[in-house]
Amino acid sequence: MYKLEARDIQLYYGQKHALKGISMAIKPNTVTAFIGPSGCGKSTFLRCFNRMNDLIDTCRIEGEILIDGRDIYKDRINVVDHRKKIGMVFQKPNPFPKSIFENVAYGLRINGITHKKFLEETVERSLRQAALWDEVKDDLKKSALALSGGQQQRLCIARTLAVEPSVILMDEPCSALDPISTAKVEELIHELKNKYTIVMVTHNMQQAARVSDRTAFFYLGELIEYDDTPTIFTNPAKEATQNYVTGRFG
Ligand SMILES: Nc1ncnc2c1ncn2[C@@H]1O[C@H](COP(=O)(O)OP(=O)(O)OP(=O)(O)O)[C@@H](O)[C@H]1O
Repeated sequence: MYKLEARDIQLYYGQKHALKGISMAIKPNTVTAFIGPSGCGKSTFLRCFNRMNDLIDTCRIEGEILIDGRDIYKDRINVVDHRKKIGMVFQKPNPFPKSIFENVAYGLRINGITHKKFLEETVERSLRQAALWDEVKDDLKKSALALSGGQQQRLCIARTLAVEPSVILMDEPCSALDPISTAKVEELIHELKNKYTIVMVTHNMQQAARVSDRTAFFYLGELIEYDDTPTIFTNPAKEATQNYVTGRFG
C-alpha cells in the first residue's frame, strides 16, 4: 500500500488556482523531492499532507489526500491528532526559547507525558537519531538558541522525531545552512528513511539528486513529471523538466 496518495488535487487561494489536478502516490520508506521554480506550488502541495493549508482562510481544496489509505479530508478525523502523525521541518530552524532537553521533550509534554525516565530516554533516542547527541549530551540544559544554525535544524528534526510521526515533511530544510551542516542533514535524511517516509521541497538540484528516490517537477501549479530521481535528472520524458534540471530556466 502507498503511504501517501494525492488524487486530483485542486487548490485555490481565493480566485488563484494554485494546484491544478495533482495526483501522486508515494511508497513508504522513501524520500521524495519536490522541485520547480519559485511559486509553482511545491510548498502548497506539501502542506496538503498535514492540512496546514486549513489555517489559511482563503484556501479551498478539492480532491483526495490519503495517508495509509485513509482520506484525511473526508473521513471524520481529528486534525490535531492527525498532525501529530505528520512531522514538519521548516526552512528556518525554529527552536523554542527553552533548553535543548525541553525542546525535544516538548511534544511529549503537551501530550501529557511526565514520566521522567521515559522523557529522558526519548530525548536521548531522538537526539541520537538526529545525529546531534554527541554534540549536545553534556549541555542538555543549555538554551537551544545558543546552538549553531545547523545544530538548531537537527534539534528541530529531533523534536519532530520524539513524537514518532510516520511521515516527515521538510520545506527547504537546508536552505539556511552552510555546506557542512547541509551534508549532515542530508546524511540524516538518508538514515531516517529506514523508519519514516520523507517528502521534501528543495531548490537545490544536487540535493534532490543526492538524497531522493523519487522526484516531482512542478511548474505553474501543475505536476509536470514524477519519476525515479535518476530518470528525472538524466533522461526525463518532458522537455520542460530537462530545461529545468539543466538550469536553462527557473
Ligand atoms: N497564503 C497564501 N495566500 C495566497 N496565495 C498564496 C498563499 N501561499 C501561496 N500562495 C500562492 O500560491 C502559489 C504557490 O505558492 P507556493 O508557496 O506553494 O510555491 P513554491 O513552489 O513553494 O514557491 P517557493 O519555491 O518560492 O517557496 C504562488 O503563486 C503563491 O503566491
